[in-house]
Amino acid sequence: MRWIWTQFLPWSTSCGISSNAVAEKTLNLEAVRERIDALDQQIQVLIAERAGLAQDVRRVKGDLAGPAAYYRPDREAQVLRRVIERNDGPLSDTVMLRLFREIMSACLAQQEPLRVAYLGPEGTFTQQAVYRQFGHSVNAIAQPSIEDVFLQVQAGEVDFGVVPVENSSQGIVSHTLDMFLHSEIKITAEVELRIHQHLLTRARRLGEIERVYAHSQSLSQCKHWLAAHLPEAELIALSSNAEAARRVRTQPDAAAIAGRHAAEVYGLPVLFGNIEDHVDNTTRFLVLGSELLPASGEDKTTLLVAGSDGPGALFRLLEPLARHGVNMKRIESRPSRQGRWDYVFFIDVEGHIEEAAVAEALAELQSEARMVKILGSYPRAVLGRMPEAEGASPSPGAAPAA
Ligand SMILES: O=C(O)C(=O)C[C@]1(C(=O)O)C=C[C@@H](O)C=C1
Repeated sequence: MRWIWTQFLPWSTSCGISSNAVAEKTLNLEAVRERIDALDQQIQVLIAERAGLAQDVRRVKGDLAGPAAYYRPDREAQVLRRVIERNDGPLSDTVMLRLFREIMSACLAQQEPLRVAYLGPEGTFTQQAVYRQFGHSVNAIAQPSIEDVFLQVQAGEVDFGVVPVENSSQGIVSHTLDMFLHSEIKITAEVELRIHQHLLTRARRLGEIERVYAHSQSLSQCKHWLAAHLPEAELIALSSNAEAARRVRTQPDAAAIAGRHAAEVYGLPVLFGNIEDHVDNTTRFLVLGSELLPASGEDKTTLLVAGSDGPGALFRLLEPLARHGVNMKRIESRPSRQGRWDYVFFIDVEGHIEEAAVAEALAELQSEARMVKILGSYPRAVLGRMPEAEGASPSPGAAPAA
């Protein structure tokens, strides 16, 4: 705390603080900075040593099939969980995780830089989810649709894909679930992102805004805020928030609703921050790959199940889960597209298929069901569970943010 004084030197001098005291404060500042320099040097040496070890890992793994074989979300989840366990402040868990996330990302990139397809265009929340999961040392490639992300992964054009799967206030993204019906794609990780919507505009005050562009989901996530603050503005739905931000660059009487990342990508000021109606508005994304991965210790399994027809059919499917103490987290039914009124179920359970209880319940489920597909056994989101995952943002409806 003492060194802060030196920032007010003119004041302290005019208040009669002796020149010795001032010298001591200056000395202290220098001493602290020397200590920081010494630590920075050590940190740099340690990071370089860590990067060297990651190269050793690469040598041990040998010439595997492709870059995807070098990315291990199970191991990364373990590393990040330990970071949280060890953290005693003063930096928050979120900040600490971000730093380690980027160190691992850089270590992995020197093994093989990953190519990750995501639902674009540039500036979407999905792109933000890519960086949340992989850090910034990846090659993130925007795709025009969810289907294109699946196709790129399936064709081996990219190593992984990232698509949204559900939002806490809007429900599931059915298009993503339906894509699993006819593909061999596996889920290799999940990412949770707290969605903060911002009003981006070149206008200096609300009264100058005549139109608001956004994806229809974002318009509805901010419905009450818009009704209260921009009741006269025309609301125009576009294919994405990023497209909305792109348009607003040249329209000073218009605003876009989008994330902070879009504001940075399109160079737009944030007039109001956090304008979403629900404070815990969260979207879950899936990382798509081509393989099932080993357990990380805190995992989730997603199954695609088709049952038989008749009374008690769904009960018979779920009963083995209950009997083996496997916790079901979610069940979603979707048309099977193989007959009228025929349905399949997407089921999320806690645990990994390597765990005995899950494996036994699955074996029984397989004998009961018409079809069981294991879509993935993957680590539960680590970063997304942090409450202030987006960093310091102004509170809903607060004064202009930028
Ligand atoms: O442990 C591994 O398998 C590594 O490749 C090392 C490492 C890391 O930097 O810790 C890097 C990339 C993987 O995704 C997981 C971990």
